Amino acid sequence: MALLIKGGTVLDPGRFHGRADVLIENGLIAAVIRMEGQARRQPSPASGELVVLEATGKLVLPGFVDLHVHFREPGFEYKETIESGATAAVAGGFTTVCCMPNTKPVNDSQSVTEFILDRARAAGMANVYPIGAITKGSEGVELAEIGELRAAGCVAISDDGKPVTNSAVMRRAMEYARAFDCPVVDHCEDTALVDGGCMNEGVVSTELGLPGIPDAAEEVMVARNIMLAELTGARLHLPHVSTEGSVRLVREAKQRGIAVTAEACPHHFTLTEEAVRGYDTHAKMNPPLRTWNDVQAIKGGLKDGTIDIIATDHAPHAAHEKQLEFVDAPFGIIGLETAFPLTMALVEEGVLSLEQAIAKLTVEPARVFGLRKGTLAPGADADLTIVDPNEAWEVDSGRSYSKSRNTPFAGWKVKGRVRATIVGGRVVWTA
Ligand SMILES: NC(=O)N[C@@H](CC(=O)O)C(=O)O
Ligand SMILES: [Zn+2]
Ligand SMILES: [Zn+2]
Repeated sequence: MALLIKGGTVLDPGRFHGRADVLIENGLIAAVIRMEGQARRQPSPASGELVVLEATGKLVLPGFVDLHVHFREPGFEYKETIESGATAAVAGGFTTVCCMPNTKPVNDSQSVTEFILDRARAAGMANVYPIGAITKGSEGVELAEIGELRAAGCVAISDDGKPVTNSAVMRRAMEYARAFDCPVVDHCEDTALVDGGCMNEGVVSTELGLPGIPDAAEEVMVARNIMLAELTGARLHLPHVSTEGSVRLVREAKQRGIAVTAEACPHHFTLTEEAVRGYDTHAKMNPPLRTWNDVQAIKGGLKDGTIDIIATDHAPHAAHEKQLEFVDAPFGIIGLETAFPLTMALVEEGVLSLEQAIAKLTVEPARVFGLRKGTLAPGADADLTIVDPNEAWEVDSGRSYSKSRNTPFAGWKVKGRVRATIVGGRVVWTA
């Protein structure tokens, strides 16, 4: 069977932007047929029927790639399963997601990696690529079998949720990872400096009487990891960058030619610590929401390329967990279904061009982890997202495809709606 996506505006960052039809055959991109004023030849598929998907007035994009999600299976299926997470992903336009290993058991073995891949295949929604643990049980002591994890299908290593506190352990992890050309993702947090903090440390935390987390808790570890990347030559990826100082450190490291990449999450460029007033636990995540100044610095980092990509850090938690006191509630919010419109707000504001914004959701994350995704080049997997960039809608957390509802954006009026998501040539989601 062949699929023709007809009449849309195709934006394949760095390759093509204009009116075109996209022909898909056998799960692959067969051709992007440009409309250059004249009548187009009607594509005739090699064999079988041709299904036409009308996309006039829509943007046809490579499927979004999220390098940072938490699906809670195995172990915490009441928060999210691989199936519910992969469904929320395609509803948000993500055709590929990389899931962090902080499950129970931790993904520090070939068997957990294979389990995740099996579950993802059975769900048949987004492509789900596991991230393996850096240390056994993510306990920060003994290295996991990095080569085995890589061979089983892990696309990176991380102990996300926890930092690798011991610098010598991190150095050895980076040395191993380099041998396998495997990206290393470290959750940058000096736990001694965090010391029970639950929001950004500053005027607001003082006013609310909540223990704070200083910027330095993140920046000390960002700096250490950059130094270790320089020492070892490993590929370092910094997740959920939240402070002005972190952006500055990454910018300097890149200028010096160190192999570092960075990501920002929509909540960190959309909200400030002010969202914590009212003690709403949906504004509690790690790293915490920071100040207006930090938000400006993250936007500046996205604009000048210091921050390579946008990732959600989709971190589902059940309602009964988020209903605890602010200090006791778990860190984390869901993000897959709101990332696209929140990114489009940066375009509306003039921070990013449309092409830059889409690149940070597609070709750039694919490059960071070396995935053969994020492009509409002929022969690529037919993973696409069709959006209406101008459609306004209201976020209704009750209608989320995630099992959890922990979003600070419920009730927000946003612009930019995912209309269809195609994975491997199959239309897996339409609105
Ligand atoms: N971001 C969060 O606030 N929470 C994440 C862990 C993490 O990303 O560090 C989680 O697993 O819940
Ligand atoms: Zn983290
Ligand atoms: Zn995370």
